[in-house]
Amino acid sequence: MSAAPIPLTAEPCDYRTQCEPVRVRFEKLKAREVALKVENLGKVFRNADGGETVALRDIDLVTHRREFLCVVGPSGCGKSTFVRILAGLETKTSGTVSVGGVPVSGPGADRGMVFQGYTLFPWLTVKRNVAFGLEENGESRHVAEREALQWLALIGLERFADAYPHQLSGGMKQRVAIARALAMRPRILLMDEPFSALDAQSRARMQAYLIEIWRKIDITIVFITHDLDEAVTLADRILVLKAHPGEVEELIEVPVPRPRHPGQMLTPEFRATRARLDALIHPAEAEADGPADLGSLDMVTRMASVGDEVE
Ligand SMILES: Nc1ncnc2c1ncn2[C@@H]1O[C@H](COP(=O)(O)OP(=O)(O)OP(=O)(O)O)[C@@H](O)[C@H]1O
Repeated sequence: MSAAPIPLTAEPCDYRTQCEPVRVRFEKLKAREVALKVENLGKVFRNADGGETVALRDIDLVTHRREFLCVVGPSGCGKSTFVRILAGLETKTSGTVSVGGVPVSGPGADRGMVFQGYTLFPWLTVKRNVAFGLEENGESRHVAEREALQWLALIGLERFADAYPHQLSGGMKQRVAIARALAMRPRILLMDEPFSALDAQSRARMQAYLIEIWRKIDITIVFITHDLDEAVTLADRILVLKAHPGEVEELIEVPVPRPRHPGQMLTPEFRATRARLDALIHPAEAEADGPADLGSLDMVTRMASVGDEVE
């Protein structure tokens, strides 16, 4: 893919300024049907000492079909609790969550989940791992394996269909985990820091793979990450949470055009968005170092480690 020229400008840029193609993309995105609706969501944990932790308070959010939403925030702001409630793995204390208009009351096939840790069955081949859920859902072994092979082709791992998880790299295991989740044809893919155990190079490759997959299929993605560059690279919008209690700080529309490529990390709109995230999440550091300096330091590290195949 040919990368657009990198405008090296020192001009200040407001992260809320959108060029025409980006503005039009958001207009279309918001006109699409609602995939996920969260209203007044709250979660209070009762602690062993009798006290309470308000993990989430009054979270309101609407995401649209085929939107890529990233969720960021300081440690303890409730990111994992939020995604676990969306998955139906955690109960909520108040509010409502609905997917495609249907209230969420537990785990369901309309939501797929990919976690940070490698969750493949080690005793099953790659193909059997992907086919597993389909067979559990009543498909014959033949049909399940045929579908599994199609998903493996989508993620470029059909050659490894008969390999076992221990024969794969960390990035490949996560690609299989994504294929396994997608095989169940969810409306929403929930991803809780799926790439954080990977080295920088594998992580950049995985980001590119994920964008490629997302472009090919009709899926809404909610992606939790600690990595602010990752959020700007992937997201249409970024939900920024603040901690104690976990509340919405800001919902940012990423002004970086698509298709995305690593060269965009040097563009004013990328840097302005990154600087805004730094200011919201690490206010003390951003003030001391200056947002632009922080951004460029990170960029140099990233640009040195991404491969040619990255979008
Ligand atoms: N099972 C639990 N019992 C009591 N408190 C909990 C429980 N799970 C989470 N918490 C608390 O709820 C708050 C939010 O936790 P959560 O793990 O969702 O945050 P997070 O943003 O994902 O954190 P991190 O970025 O460190 O992974 C924290 O204060 C945490 O200590």
